[in-house]
Amino acid sequence: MAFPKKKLRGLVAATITPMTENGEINFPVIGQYVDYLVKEQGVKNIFVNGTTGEGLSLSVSERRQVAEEWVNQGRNKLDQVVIHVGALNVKESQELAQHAAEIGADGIAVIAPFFFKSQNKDALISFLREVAAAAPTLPFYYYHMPSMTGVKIRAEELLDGIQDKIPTFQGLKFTDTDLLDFGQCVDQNHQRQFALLFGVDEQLLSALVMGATGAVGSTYNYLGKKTNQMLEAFEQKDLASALSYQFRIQRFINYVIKLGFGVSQTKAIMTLVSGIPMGPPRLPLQKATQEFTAKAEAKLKSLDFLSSPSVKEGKPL
Ligand SMILES: CC(=O)N[C@H](C=O)[C@@H](O)[C@H](O)[C@H](O)CO
Ligand SMILES: CC(=O)C(=O)O
Repeated sequence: MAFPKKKLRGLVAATITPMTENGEINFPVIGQYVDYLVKEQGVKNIFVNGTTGEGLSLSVSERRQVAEEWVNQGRNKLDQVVIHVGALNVKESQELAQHAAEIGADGIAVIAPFFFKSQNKDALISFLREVAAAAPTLPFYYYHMPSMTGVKIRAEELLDGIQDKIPTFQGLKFTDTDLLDFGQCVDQNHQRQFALLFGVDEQLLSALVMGATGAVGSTYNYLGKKTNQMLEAFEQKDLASALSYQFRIQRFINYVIKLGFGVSQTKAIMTLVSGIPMGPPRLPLQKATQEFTAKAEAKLKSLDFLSSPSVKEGKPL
């Protein structure tokens, strides 16, 4: 297959894995979730089984089923479905990579192993290469998230010469606030068709200025439309409007971060905004409190971010 395939650009929602109150995966709502993203949020790319999707809290068998359901439900509706296949051991990761190729996903992403950690670039590249080789037809993305993995190898350094080792390498999901590192990923790879996707939603505008080609994040599940307006303003070179969108988004994220914000809270917010039940998180995470949800709802309302029909109808949450 010729690389690059169609370039991944724009917003990519890091999907939540919906669960029932008993903690099992709620497969039947995934079709509805796809429609919600496309129709209500204008988001047509997804990143499955990542941080937000609790990919590392699911069994391999569950990860396969979740990936398959998103690919099936997204067919002819979504542009690209990228599956996160990172794991602590290369064999599971390879199994998931191969499976992603078999079901017709559009790409795979891999996070750095975070128990035994690669001490240098070569060791990390070797791991990534073994996984990428299990899906030689799929674009490969490195998922850079030093805050969670503790692997501090700079992305700029990792990208240097990476296509010689991993011919399917297509880009990066960069979840870090180091704009020097991100900027240098852009600056040193102009002639390559990499997708350089930023992963800190509250700082996306700065990354756009730096040359990000897209963004992967949890908030695009429910603030996709607002963020798309920011992207549009940026494209039109209307920086004042873009900044005003970014500030509104920041006011919300800043508020929930102060309350305590993670996957459980993202699930609660998405349930509230979309009306689709996302359920509780997997252990060891705690459920979001009712107090959190009420406060987040009030904040969303005050920022005019809430127009979900399910909320208007007053459905129980
Ligand atoms: C740590 C984390 O989960 N980061 C997400 C993506 O990588 C982001 O989408 C954040 O959830 C978002 O930027 C809010 O802080
Ligand atoms: C936020 C993100 O990109 C993830 O959930 O993996």
